Amino acid sequence: MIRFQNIRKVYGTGDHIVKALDDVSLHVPVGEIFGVLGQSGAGKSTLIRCVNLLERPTSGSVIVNGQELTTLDAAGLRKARQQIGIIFQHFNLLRSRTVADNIAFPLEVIGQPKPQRDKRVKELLSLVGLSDKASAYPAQLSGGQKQRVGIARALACEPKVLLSDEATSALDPQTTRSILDLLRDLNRRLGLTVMLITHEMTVVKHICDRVAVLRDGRVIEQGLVDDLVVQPGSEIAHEFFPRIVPPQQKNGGIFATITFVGTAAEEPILSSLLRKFDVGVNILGGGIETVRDKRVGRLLLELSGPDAAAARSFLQERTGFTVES
Ligand SMILES: Nc1ncnc2c1ncn2[C@@H]1O[C@H](COP(=O)(O)OP(=O)(O)OP(=O)(O)O)[C@@H](O)[C@H]1O
Repeated sequence: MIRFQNIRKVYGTGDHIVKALDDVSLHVPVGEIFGVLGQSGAGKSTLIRCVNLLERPTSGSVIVNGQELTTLDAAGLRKARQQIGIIFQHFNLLRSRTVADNIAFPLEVIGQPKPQRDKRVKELLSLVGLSDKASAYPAQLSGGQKQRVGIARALACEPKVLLSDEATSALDPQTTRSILDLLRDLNRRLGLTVMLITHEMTVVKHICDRVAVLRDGRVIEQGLVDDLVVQPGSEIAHEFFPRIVPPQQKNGGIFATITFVGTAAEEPILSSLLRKFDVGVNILGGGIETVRDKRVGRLLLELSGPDAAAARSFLQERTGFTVES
């Protein structure tokens, strides 16, 4: 649905240039929620603004829904942008307009007649759970309600893609969760492709199917969250689970960091290990997280005794377990 090919964005000239994006290539498949995770200054805002060409890349191509955007003329780009909704960290609502009139705004811009507009606004208010707030003004709403208005407005022209520019960063954890749930719900019900930028791991953990990690304008890792979380050495896995450093002294044992996912997390794996092998198991650290609807865990074990190596091989062979030495 969205394809970035070798995108570069350079700000400034001469000695004063900043490479905000450096050879970024990524693909957001139809119907997925794709997160771009990065610290402040990594290039996230620049990247998301390149999707609808609010920011024009210095080089590279931006393809949305099969259309190369960088070669379109102004009219073509205006039309293409109707397929791309966007929501913002600070909501960007018009203070002097009611909730209903904020949502109607993009429909007015494209010249939709009032009766259709009113009907569509009603549908959108219901979609985001704000039917009782049609006549309220933004100042009378909570942050979460404001973002719901932002979402309804972004969806007014029935876009295929929704971009989210740190949409939950100004919200408390509980409201963040409800907005993320709404985005996931809209993604499923409408088949909406969502691309979001965030500096918060919780956002990735809660709703993203796929993630790209951006650092200093470069994508240093990308893939399905489910795959990355069990991949040895992955940045995402390290973000989910604090690094567990094995102690210097091995006490004659061998170390194994095991990551388990989904149903494997419910298996009583350590008791199976102790039953099957002549092995001592010392848990040196670890944690369990919920990633979307799945449980994922990571443990650093020290295995000792005559069957230590066989016990580690046993773990390695189990589906749902990844073992690092
Ligand atoms: N209009 C601009 N002119 C010059 N430099 C810019 C401009 N916009 C962004 N930059 C620079 O580009 C780099 C990436 O900025 P960008 O805002 O995309 O990062 P970010 O990851 O979104 O950061 P934040 O989370 O703090 O918004 C930074 O070094 C920034 O200073």
